[in-house]
Amino acid sequence: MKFVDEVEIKVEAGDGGNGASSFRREKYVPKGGPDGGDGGDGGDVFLVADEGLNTLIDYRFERFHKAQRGENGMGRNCTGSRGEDCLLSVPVGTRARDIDTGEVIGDLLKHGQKLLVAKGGYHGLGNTRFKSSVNRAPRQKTNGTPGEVRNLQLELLLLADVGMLGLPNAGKSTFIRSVSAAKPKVADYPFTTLVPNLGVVRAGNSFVVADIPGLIEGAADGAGLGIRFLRHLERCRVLLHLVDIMPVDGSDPVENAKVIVSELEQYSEKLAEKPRWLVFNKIDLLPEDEANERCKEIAEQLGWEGPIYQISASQGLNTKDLCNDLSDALEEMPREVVEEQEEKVEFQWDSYHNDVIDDFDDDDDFDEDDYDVEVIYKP
Ligand SMILES: Nc1nc2c(ncn2[C@@H]2O[C@H](COP(=O)(O)OP(=O)(O)OP(=O)(O)O)[C@@H](O)[C@H]2O)c(=O)[nH]1
Ligand SMILES: [Mg+2]
Repeated sequence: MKFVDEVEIKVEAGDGGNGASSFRREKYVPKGGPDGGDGGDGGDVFLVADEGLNTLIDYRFERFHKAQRGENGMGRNCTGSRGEDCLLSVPVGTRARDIDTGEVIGDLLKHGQKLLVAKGGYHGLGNTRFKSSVNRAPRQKTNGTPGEVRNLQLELLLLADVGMLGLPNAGKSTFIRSVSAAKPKVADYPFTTLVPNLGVVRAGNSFVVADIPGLIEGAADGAGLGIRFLRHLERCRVLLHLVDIMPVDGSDPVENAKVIVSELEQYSEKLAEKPRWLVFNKIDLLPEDEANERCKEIAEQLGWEGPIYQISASQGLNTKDLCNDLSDALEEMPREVVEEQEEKVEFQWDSYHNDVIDDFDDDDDFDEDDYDVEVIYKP
């Protein structure tokens, strides 16, 4: 199973500038010769890999990109200047394909790598070039050639930047619904989410959030849906630990939070040491002062010293601020570069996919419509 971000864009390189047809006009020089300069070449369109980018979402909003045209040549043998190139930043890992021919133009695998996707037109020649012993006053010149136009498909294998952690019903899916176009199912019973969902969040620098099924006490030993979903969070750079401040079952949020941390630690030390932010959810259920007080108390009892957020996922309270802070924080956090792990992660999605199919073969909940419209789900 692969989660792929796909966009289609149109790129247009600049046309070449035309050559000029012109003659020297000077006092006392009755028949000045030709002096029309050449045009400039059109600008090229390049894709440039940028490790600071996580998704292709911005290209959904701007689909047409054009490089500058070359300037026309001018009299006095002045050559037109070259058109400026158009540089399109894309995340590392992006693959570019020509939609019309199906050809893969290339993969951008390293930060700073540049890939030419549309070549600018060539410059036209000025009439100076056509001067010969036979024709001393040529009028002909040529026009620049058109820049290349291409319809491109950009494709990126999405890796989650932010992972959601929490008990069932904490509001993880509600959160991802409210901050992205992903539409996982939300319901007031545990284990609503059976398969991980990814959502692309557009806040500052866009990023990817993974919503996974809830964990319960004993998950490490197989209780509930187990902890195998945690493997999807291994490449995340931040974990959001969502804590319901008013659980309907009357359970204690402090104990609930401890359960998650303990399951996390049992799964892997590495995951437990990742930056984790404590996010109190459902603050809309209490008057503001009481909600503040309650969150403070829970954090104190947990001895929590890391970042704290108080949100209402369903009402969209403070979720924007949280996303902006995540976007800023991610910019400062380098992605783990473990090249040979690429394969392994793909395999992990695959193996999970098989597990899910085995487990929930005839399950109505397994609905394609539950997937994010933006994230294309490919077998
Ligand atoms: N009042 C209130 N209810 C919320 C809020 N966020 C989620 N809920 C409700 O809590 C219930 C569970 O929400 P989900 O988003 O399905 O929870 P989940 O963490 O994804 O649960 P699982 O998929 O079962 O692990 C639903 O009835 C939501 O409507 C909130 O901010 N305020
Ligand atoms: Mg859910």
